[in-house]
Amino acid sequence: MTAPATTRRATDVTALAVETTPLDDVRQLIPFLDSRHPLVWLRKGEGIAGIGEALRLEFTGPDRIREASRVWRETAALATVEDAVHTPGTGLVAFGTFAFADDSAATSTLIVPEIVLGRRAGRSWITRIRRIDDTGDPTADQTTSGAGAQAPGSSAASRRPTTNAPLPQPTAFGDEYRLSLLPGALGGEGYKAAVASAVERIREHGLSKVVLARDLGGHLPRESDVRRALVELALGYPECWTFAVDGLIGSSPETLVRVHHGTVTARVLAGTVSRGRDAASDTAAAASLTASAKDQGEHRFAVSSVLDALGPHSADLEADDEPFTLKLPNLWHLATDIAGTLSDGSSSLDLAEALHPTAAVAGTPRRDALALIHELEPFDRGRYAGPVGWVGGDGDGEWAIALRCAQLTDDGDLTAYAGAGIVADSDPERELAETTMKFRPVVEAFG
Ligand SMILES: C=C(O[C@@H]1C=C(C(=O)O)C=C[C@H]1O)C(=O)O
Repeated sequence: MTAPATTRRATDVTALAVETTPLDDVRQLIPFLDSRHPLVWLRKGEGIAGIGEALRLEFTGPDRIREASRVWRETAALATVEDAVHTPGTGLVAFGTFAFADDSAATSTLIVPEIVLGRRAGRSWITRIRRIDDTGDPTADQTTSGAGAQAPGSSAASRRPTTNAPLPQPTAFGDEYRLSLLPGALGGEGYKAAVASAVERIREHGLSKVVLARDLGGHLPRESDVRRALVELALGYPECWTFAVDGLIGSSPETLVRVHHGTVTARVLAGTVSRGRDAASDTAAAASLTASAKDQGEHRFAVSSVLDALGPHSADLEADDEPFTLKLPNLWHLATDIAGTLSDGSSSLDLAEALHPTAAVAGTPRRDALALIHELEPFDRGRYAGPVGWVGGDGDGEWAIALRCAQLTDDGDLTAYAGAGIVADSDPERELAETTMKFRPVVEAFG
């Protein structure tokens, strides 16, 4: 595949009118979502839910994140925002998902919903967002998506959205369903062979680490309510970022980057072991992970790649010397939290661009690892392992690495991906078992 050279985007910037007002406590966001095209970002019961589409921007190619950042800055500069709540996720926001590879056939997209419902630190809110036409009138009945051209320059006074519109209502879930996910383009045996080839390549050619993934596929009947899977993910993995953006659905434990009021944070994961069957074997599993030179090595590559990428944007970046063990329902991970102050006014999208792809999902050195992924994985990763999250009008935002996820198409085809970091002493059978455990959230949510 050759990389598409250009990025598709709106030719003109769309003017948006945005208004956030407080709401009585909205305890459950998922029931408000579209059953087939949900837009959501949640952790520990807090987050944002999107309804409708006021604006969709699409990008492809090597500059997809950079272009998204640029167009988003222009869009935000032109928007008229009234925000009575002022907390992360209020005012203008776009949900986003980006393809992993420069030459992916998958589009990367920023979606501004018509309505955002949010909940954070005991406060709830609603944001209404409308496109403004070139006469300056908020187009109250305009619900179209697509990056259509809108002329800038309308007057701020005439851009006010309508505040007394009815509140969105939750809807009952559709029937329960069970979906089997079966091996896709790279089955278990194929995966082990790919891991063995990677190990050989690492030993012979000085490559340090490569992350290899495999895929599972299934079909979700048209009437299936995707919100059921989201509830399973959100309840089963409350410490993870549960997301649904443009059909990409999952629960990721890995924060690529968060920007909030001039601070930048990230959580690096690499190095994994399954949870034990009982308390004693579980404690032993965590201890073996901490003691594993292989996992610690893998982890160091991932931490260095994040420090190197964020270093130019933060003078006081700090990471703990030793990783801690992060407990998930299915796995233990080695984890390192990184924090610093932003020194150059970068947006969360700028930092996602600087970071992607980290060594946690590509490898080290990056270029060689990406070439080997291209050679050994017989599929396009799509948005798996790319940035997924949201960006606000001020550039702040939260982005996870899209892991433990599946992509749902409009036809109902569902493809899930999971990978593992391969180093010189990786064992194919164990890496296969690790990917099976990483599929668990998605397999159980849909199964
Ligand atoms: C690649 C995945 O996970 C990544 C790889 C890990 C590892 O190799 O130990 C751990 C967490 C993630 O950074 C995945 O879940 O698909």
